Amino acid sequence: ISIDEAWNQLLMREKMMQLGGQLVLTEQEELANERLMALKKAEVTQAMRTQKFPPSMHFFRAKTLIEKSEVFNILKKMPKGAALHVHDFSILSMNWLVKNVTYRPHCHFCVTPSGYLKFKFAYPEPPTPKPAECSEWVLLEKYRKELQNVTEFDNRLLQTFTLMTENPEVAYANQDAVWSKFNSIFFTISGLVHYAPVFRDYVFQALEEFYQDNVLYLELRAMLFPVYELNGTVHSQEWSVKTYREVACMFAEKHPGFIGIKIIYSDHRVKNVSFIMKSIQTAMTLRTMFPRMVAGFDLVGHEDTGHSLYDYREALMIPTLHGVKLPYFFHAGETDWQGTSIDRNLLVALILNSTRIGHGFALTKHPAVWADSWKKDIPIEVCPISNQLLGVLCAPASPAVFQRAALRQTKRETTCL
Ligand SMILES: O=c1[nH]cnc2c1ncn2[C@@H]1O[C@H](CO)[C@@H](O)[C@H]1O
Repeated sequence: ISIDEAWNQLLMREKMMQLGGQLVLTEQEELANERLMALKKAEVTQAMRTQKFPPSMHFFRAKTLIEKSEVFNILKKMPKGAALHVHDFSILSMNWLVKNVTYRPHCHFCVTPSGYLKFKFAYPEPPTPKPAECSEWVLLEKYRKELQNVTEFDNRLLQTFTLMTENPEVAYANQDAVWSKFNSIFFTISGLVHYAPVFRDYVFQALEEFYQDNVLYLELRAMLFPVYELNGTVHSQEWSVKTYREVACMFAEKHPGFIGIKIIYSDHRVKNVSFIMKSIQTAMTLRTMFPRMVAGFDLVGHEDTGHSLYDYREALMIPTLHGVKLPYFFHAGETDWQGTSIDRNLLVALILNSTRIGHGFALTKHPAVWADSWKKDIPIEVCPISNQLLGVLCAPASPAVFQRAALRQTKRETTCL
């Protein structure tokens, strides 16, 4: 055959292999596609001229460009279905915490010896812990009244609540640095989010923000930390699951098309095996009590510095030994290291039939795991922006991500928001 024919054949084969390549569009869809592609081509041409292509930039620099993009604004309105990789404390805009939550009455803060902020709502007694673990508690309402520039204070609060910074490469020189700030955010906002009245509103507001992006179903990795009342009473984990359910039901009544939420009960991978054994028991109990709400179990936190799934094998085998079904949704392979025990988390995730795999960044280094997870139809929750911000990869548009996306063309694919 001629070069031209061979060229066309190869091109056609690759087009068929693209995501959606084998989809047959209706006439109207074809029209919509033409419009969208024209906009996309214009944006790519512009990027070639300016040499500013958002997918290959750091997300903090790309964000404003993305928000201006016409393609993005169309994508925002399109139906997304589900958000299947989201974490309990980071599901809404932090600005809402600053402008709404920290302005509620009886909000106190203190500063820990390492300089982290801690919040607690309390009345009539002042909050615990006592000053040994933190500075004296300060009533935020009173503190704001004495400030000259409240806006500046609120802006600083917002900075404390997010990773956003002008020079991420300088602020976060390595993965440990960014994880340290990341964890400090969860520590700081924990006392805000887990105050019972806020907790309800927080979940509702999060669903609202997702709904605005046309996300109709969520599965949340949730650690189910104790939710507290103003007088210091603390609620159980069952209470939290019930509250998630109640809020989701209330939300569904007011929002046509909304499908609901499920919880993936999660514990932290810094804990030792005996603790994880207890969490597995808790997960089994919760799933029995709330079969439609609790989807399964996962381990969260910085994979590289935590225990490997192999370390936890004894705990993770408990459900099978008891003949109980506990689906796993493991974060696995969220690492750029190769050949470490952590990089091998993917092997355990596969062997234990993880329902999905979170991140799976290291999959390119494990062709056998890749092939078998394909055969077992295990979807990968691909999280390019998270991977960039947490330092696993430099730019989402790097070849590794394209390669992963291309090779999984026909597979059910989930993306992280
Ligand atoms: O991308 C991630 N990988 C692993 N753990 C994460 C990620 N994002 C958040 N968390 C973890 O989830 C908990 C809150 O539910 C936090 O402990 C945080 O470390």
